[in-house]
Amino acid sequence: MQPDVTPYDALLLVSFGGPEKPEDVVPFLENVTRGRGIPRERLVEVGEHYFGFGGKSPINDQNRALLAAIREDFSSNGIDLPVYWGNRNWDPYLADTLAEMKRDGIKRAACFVTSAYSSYSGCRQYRENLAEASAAVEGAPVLDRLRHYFNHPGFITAMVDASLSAIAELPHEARDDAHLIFVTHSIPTAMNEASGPEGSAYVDQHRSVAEEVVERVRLETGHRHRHDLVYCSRSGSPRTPWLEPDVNDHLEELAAGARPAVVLVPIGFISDHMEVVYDLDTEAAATAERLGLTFARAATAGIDPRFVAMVRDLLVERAAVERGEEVSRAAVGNLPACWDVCAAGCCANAKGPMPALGGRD
Ligand SMILES: CC1=C(CCC(=O)O)c2cc3nc(cc4[nH]c(cc5[nH]c(cc1n2)c(C)c5CCC(=O)O)c(CCC(=O)O)c4C)C(CCC(=O)O)=C3C
Ligand SMILES: [Fe+2]
Repeated sequence: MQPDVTPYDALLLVSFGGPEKPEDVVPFLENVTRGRGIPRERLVEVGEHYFGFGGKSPINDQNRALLAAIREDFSSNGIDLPVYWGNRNWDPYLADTLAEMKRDGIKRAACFVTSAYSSYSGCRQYRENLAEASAAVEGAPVLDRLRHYFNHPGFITAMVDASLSAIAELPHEARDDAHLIFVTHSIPTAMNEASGPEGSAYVDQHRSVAEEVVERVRLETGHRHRHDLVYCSRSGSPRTPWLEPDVNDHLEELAAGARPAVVLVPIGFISDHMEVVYDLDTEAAATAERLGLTFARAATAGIDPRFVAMVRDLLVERAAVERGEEVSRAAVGNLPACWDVCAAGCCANAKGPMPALGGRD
């Protein structure tokens, strides 16, 4: 039986965007940091990360691969729905994509955002971007943001298998005592305190994922690995507190103590973004090397077929909700499945309210 996706006539992949060539780097960084109070030195430093990779972020090719995989998955599962792509910070920009969707006669689209967790950056800011782009395109399709999916089995099982594969890359004798170091993007502590409807959703959701992955790895290997949640890519003013510890500081601490082998599990990123290829594979890998720690990095979800099928599941689930049907929402771990529509004040903007789609305010 073909899944019913009524009332949707399209899926929109909503992402961050990244530069494609060296000339794009500075304008891209200006887009990202407009009004965000990032010190100049930090921008120069991050610019160097991009230049070090030829001025090209991996993120756009990752999204092109995800688009192709979603189209393939839809067509092999009898879903005949066009899939579009629009970004917050780089071409294809959301407003251009909405204009294209309108020309194609699209009336109502479900939006899959490439951020699994609740925070201003990963939730409300995208909802503001969608509102702004819709306002700029008269007759733009109606847009529904699909729920956050950090605890969807399609994401968790991909991260469990990635962790098992990374553990298996370690020398045999180092595996059992290896630490699983779950890594995500640092955010200001104040942003975490405003995350989700009641605050701290960002940290709570990551802890839940880490715990669930550790437990599922134990069921496979028989070892409950020691683990920690750490952060990368801190930015902002040094005087503003951000979530800690930094991954490099954490490696220093482990090197001064038990010196376990370490497996970095980048649960905060759904594909190999710049933060993964630079902050983890370049910088943290160099730290581990300098400290003499045995090191492996688990893959991101990317286009793992279970992760791609999750996108379809979220679409089919939300379509049923919009038709007024009862649904069962897949979720694993200690937190329930996320809400479809954000509560008023969810992931508040520190600068004050702005129009945002998909919420009650
Ligand atoms: C929570 C979170 C996610 C995950 C959720 C999601 O996926 O959305 C994320 C994703 C990403 N962040 C990215 C890049 C950047 N983020 C920056 C700055 C910032 N990120 C923040 C948070 C997050 N960021 C914050 C609080 C800032 C400070 C400024 C502000 O308050 O907004 C800066 C400016 C320089 C710097 O400050 O480091 C850059 C260049 C890229 C593209 C990577 C690529 O090219 O592959 C991606 C996917
Ligand atoms: Fe970021």
